[in-house]
Amino acid sequence: MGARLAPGYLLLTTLPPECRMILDCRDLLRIDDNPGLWLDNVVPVWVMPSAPMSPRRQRFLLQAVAALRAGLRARGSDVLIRFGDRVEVLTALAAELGCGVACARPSGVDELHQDAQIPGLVYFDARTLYGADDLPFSATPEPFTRFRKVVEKQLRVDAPVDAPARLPAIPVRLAPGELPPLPVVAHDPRAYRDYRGGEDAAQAELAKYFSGTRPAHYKQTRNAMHGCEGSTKFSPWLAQGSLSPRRIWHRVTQYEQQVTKNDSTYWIQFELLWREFFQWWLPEQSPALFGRRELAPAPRDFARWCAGDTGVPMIDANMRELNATGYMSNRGRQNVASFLSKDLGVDWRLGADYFETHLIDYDVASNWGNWAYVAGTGADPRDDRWFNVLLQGTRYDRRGDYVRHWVPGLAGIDPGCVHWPWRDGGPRPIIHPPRWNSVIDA
Ligand SMILES: Cc1cc2nc3c(=O)[nH]c(=O)nc-3n(C[C@H](O)[C@H](O)[C@H](O)COP(=O)(O)OP(=O)(O)OC[C@H]3O[C@@H](n4cnc5c(N)ncnc54)[C@H](O)[C@@H]3O)c2cc1C
Repeated sequence: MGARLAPGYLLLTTLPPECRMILDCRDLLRIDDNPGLWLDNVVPVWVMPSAPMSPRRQRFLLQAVAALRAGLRARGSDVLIRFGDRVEVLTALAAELGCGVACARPSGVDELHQDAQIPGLVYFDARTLYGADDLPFSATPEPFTRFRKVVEKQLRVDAPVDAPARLPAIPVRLAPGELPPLPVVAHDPRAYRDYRGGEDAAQAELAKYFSGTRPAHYKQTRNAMHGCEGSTKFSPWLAQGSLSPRRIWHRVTQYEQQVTKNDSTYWIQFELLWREFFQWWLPEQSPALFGRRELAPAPRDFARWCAGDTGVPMIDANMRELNATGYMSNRGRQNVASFLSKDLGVDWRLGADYFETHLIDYDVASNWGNWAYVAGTGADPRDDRWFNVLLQGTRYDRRGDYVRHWVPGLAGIDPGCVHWPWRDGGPRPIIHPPRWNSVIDA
């Protein structure tokens, strides 16, 4: 405000413009650690995505937008809800308000292409631990271990930025827009827990996790499939951007300073680095990764894999959990992905696509990067990675509690055969690789 005014006069040019920046809230549904909200006179906007998603995933997402709206309204702002083609919506709004568009840097190729069509769009980094300008390389080092060693040695994770206490009001002539009704989703009694989308739920989750002893045992428990206490279960909120990876990182460090520091607390940050790796790696690799081939029509085996009807308990239990809850453990994901691509020989992209529709923690980089990795076309230094799903069952579900929970037909099967029930009169699986025999006969 440079001009000196006589009392009672208002010089219009000294008033701030009604909007300096539109903040596109795609995949950034939070107020905490959101640098976009610190921009001058920001107008937050959320455009409903058009990608196919299960009602459960959509419900989880809409809950987060509703929570964001409540949080912004409590601070004097709002989020405009819009429908239609994202590029057209944002371009038209920017032209109407005469301002630019900012959003958190995405890691998906489609998103980057889309953004390139929005005039003047600028990025900031809020979905990753590091900022693009801080990375000490121009191409992401491969494999993951090389990446990890470089960033652990050369970079620090910035402290998260606090939530602003007040925000400027949205120009009154802009209609806020209403959210669609939440899809009704039946609660499956087998689900280990319910997930509610949004920042308030995410913060409650964070506080609960670090108030107990789970972080100190993470490394020993993280591979559990049965129950929901093994790993952090932060991924659903991380994926929708209602929880900041930098916030988690610093919460781990605080736990290390105040409670205990051990290989488990290190391993939580180690896993966040896996996420980080894929966020930077995927956009560089995508054209080659997705290939030029058209997807072949899905074979019948694929439908049985989706339904959890392969006759292999380790696969069926995990797929049924995914279908009933929108979540599956990392151990489960590795096994079902290996089984589909390596045992059934189905194009891995069909599986990745199925996950995209159903996972409530769907994240473009983590999903497509991990699928490519397990299928053997990604950033894996080994070219012979194959999961013996029977062996994995005996290792990570020794007593069969997990498979019995999701596959009721196993109740009467001899406990020694719970991972290969066909040896105890159960139906034969859709495939039987010879290498399984060494596990069954061991
Ligand atoms: C085929 C396949 C598909 C996957 N698809 C997704 C996906 O769409 N979205 C997603 O968030 N994760 C995905 N993952 C990674 C991993 O399975 C999940 O992040 C993890 O199971 C989430 O549970 P959690 O939060 O309890 O993880 P924790 O074990 O508690 O880990 C803490 C955090 O570290 C990150 N992380 C852990 N493992 C990985 C990994 N392998 N790759 C990337 N980040 C990781 C996640 O952000 C996670 O929330 C996939 C893995 C595979 C094998």
